[in-house]
Amino acid sequence: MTAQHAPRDRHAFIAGLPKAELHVHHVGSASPRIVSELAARHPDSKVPSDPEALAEYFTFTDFAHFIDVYLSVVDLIRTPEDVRLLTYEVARDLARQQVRYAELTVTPFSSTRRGIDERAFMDAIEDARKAAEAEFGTVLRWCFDIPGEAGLESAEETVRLATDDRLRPEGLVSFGLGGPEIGVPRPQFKPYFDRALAAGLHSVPHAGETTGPQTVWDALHELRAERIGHGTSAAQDPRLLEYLAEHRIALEVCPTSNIATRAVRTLDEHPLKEFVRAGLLVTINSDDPPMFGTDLTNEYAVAARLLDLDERGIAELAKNAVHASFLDEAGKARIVEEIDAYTAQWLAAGPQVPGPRTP
Ligand SMILES: O=C(O)c1cccc(C(=O)CC[C@H]2O[C@@H](n3cnc4c(=O)[nH]cnc43)[C@H](O)[C@@H]2O)c1
Ligand SMILES: [Zn+2]
Repeated sequence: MTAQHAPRDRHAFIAGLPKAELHVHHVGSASPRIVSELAARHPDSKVPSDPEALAEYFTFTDFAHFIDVYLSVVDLIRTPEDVRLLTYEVARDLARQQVRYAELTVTPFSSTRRGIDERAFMDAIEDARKAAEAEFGTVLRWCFDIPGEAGLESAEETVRLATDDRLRPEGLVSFGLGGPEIGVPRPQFKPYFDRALAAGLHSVPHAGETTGPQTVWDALHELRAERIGHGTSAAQDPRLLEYLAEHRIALEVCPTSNIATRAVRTLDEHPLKEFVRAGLLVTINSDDPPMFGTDLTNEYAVAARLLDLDERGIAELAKNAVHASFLDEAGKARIVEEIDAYTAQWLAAGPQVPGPRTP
């Protein structure tokens, strides 16, 4: 598949394309405006409120540095109203990019341990989810993730919040594992994933982002992963690639994130093309977009360049995310239809139509 239009047209095509986002973090999606507002509200924080200083603050030396900075932003979210505002604004940013459906990774442990009441936390995210769906038409679902480096206490708390019928939010669909991988072996989280899966949640741990393919194998065998967050190092193991392709385990690829955290040296060295060549179900995602100076539209543009895709190829990539999502079949069919109609109209009429919906 070769690109027919100039990159600018391709960008416009992607901007208006209906999309699904499967790997994006709640706090990591806080826009510079929200971060600045919260930083100004809490001057004891080391997070700068000036946008230029903030851009500099969001330049990372390595993955550990990224997590330090990430946690300093987590520290700014102190009340249920902060949680609601953040969630609603994240949904608005997604809707502006024509994201019809997103699974947002939320780390409730980080908020409850900082003193936010658990009931109020759940109400805040659910309230924002419902408002976003009604006002923007963007459907949000939650993935609750264990911040692995915080230890088994965080795993216990996360699975409790995810499976207690009095607390578990209606929008919760999956259970994840995030944070650093080095020194945080995946198998220790098996009992917590077993409980989450028994309660009907899907398994979507991060694996192979900063460690080798064995971490991906562990996620598959011990945590019964149905999709893998990143999975970058799977490219080093041909048997693993075969397994992922055969079992249709989707990878949630986040190219710019991998460069920003220095997990991969350059975009041209990113294994995305090898994944596609190996027949994997590849999805494109933004991870922590403002922190990495990106958004989902840009991630698709990066992927289109790396894979040399035309509009039809880009639309196929967008459909991969819908197929790999935990949306019901009718919901999937609706978005796929929208993608097909948009693409057909674009190809028939050229880049001037249709106009994207902007909230
Ligand atoms: O909240 C705490 O107090 C706490 C204490 C110790 C460790 C942690 C974490 O490790 C939090 C990590 C946090 O990072 C999120 N995240 C965002 N982007 C990524 C990514 O690309 N790869 C892995 N994790 C990521 C994740 O959701 C964790 O919650 C917290
Ligand atoms: Zn992530």
